[in-house]
Amino acid sequence: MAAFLRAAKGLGQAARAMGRAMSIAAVPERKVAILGAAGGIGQPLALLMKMNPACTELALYDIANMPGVAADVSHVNTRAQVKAYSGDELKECLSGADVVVIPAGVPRKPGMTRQDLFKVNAGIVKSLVEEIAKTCPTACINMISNPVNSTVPIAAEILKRHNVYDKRKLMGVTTLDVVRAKTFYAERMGLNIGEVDVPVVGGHAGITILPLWSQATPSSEILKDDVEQLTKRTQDGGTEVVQAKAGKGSATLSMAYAGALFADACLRGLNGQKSVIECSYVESTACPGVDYFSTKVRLGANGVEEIYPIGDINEYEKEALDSMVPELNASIETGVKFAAENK
Ligand SMILES: NC(=O)C1=CN([C@@H]2O[C@H](COP(=O)(O)OP(=O)(O)OC[C@H]3O[C@@H](n4cnc5c(N)ncnc54)[C@H](O)[C@@H]3O)[C@@H](O)[C@H]2O)C=CC1
Ligand SMILES: O=C([O-])CC(=O)C(=O)O
Repeated sequence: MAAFLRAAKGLGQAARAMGRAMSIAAVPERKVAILGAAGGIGQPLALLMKMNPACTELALYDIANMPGVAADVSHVNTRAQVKAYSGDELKECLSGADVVVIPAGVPRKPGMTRQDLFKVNAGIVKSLVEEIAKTCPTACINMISNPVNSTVPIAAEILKRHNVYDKRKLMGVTTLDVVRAKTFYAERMGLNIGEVDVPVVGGHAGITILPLWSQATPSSEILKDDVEQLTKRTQDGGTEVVQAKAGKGSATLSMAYAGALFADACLRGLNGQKSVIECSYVESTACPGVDYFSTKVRLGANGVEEIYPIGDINEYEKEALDSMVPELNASIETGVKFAAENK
């Protein structure tokens, strides 16, 4: 992110800084589509992607308020060409997309769980992925819409039905959990936040979010109380924001940051950069008995090129892992069942 924010000061400037031999044409053309782009997440995410020099075409789709937001973002003097799409223009928006980011759908209000969003968001995700399957089946899909634990399996079932499912291209965005874990860990331990890494495994809801403090770097002695407190705060990070916003939605700015980080990682992988590693919720065998699971993955020219195992974990983490499995499986099953019953 820091790299692309710096570079976003102007591609011309960046190209000059890299020497005259390096021309803008050396950056491959990449189209990013954002579905739900006029929403709380969609707007700042659109701005961040407009600032990313790896994005050359930014296609913004929403069912409401799209022209104004797109006109606004389009005035930012960076390379990406911005186009607005609404209503029946989804196909045009998706045509030729390399990365499709989906933050379309309703957010939580206080007292709701992410699973309570299923009824509305499952149908929205289904209709959007149906069009992706027809129009840009090889694009990397970054699923943000909640409940991610179910919307990713829904998307997979729809893509399978269209015979275009490639498990390397479908990714649930769990980056915000990692962003939060890093922030809370650095704060608590007094570490330099820029140097901190904390893998977060599992899914993206409550106890299915499992930060692995035993693998955090730089390593630090964490007292038992801290482990429980930091784990709970990371698991409840979304709820903390929902309560603070008191009925006005859920995390949007930190999510846009996290979504931009993950989309940027996908673009860097597609563009051939080596060792692009992020956590993501994907079809996986990392946790036996669970079909979709988030661990660190390596992103490359074909999307998810490698899924890393959970790795060594301590007793506390093993117990937490065991206790998340039934909830994660129930959410996956709900998504698969919805797709089967809604053809
Ligand atoms: N994966 C994660 O870590 C996170 C996920 N979320 C989820 O992201 C989703 C969006 O959140 P916000 O942006 O805050 O909500 P929002 O309500 O502010 O924006 C959603 C946007 O989606 C649009 N939309 C609805 N149906 C659509 C359709 N069929 N096609 C295109 N656009 C459509 C709406 O018009 C609206 O502009 C929610 O489901 C929320 O729970 C939120 C934060 C973190
Ligand atoms: O909590 C929510 O509803 C939104 C979300 O997924 C998060 O902030 O992690």
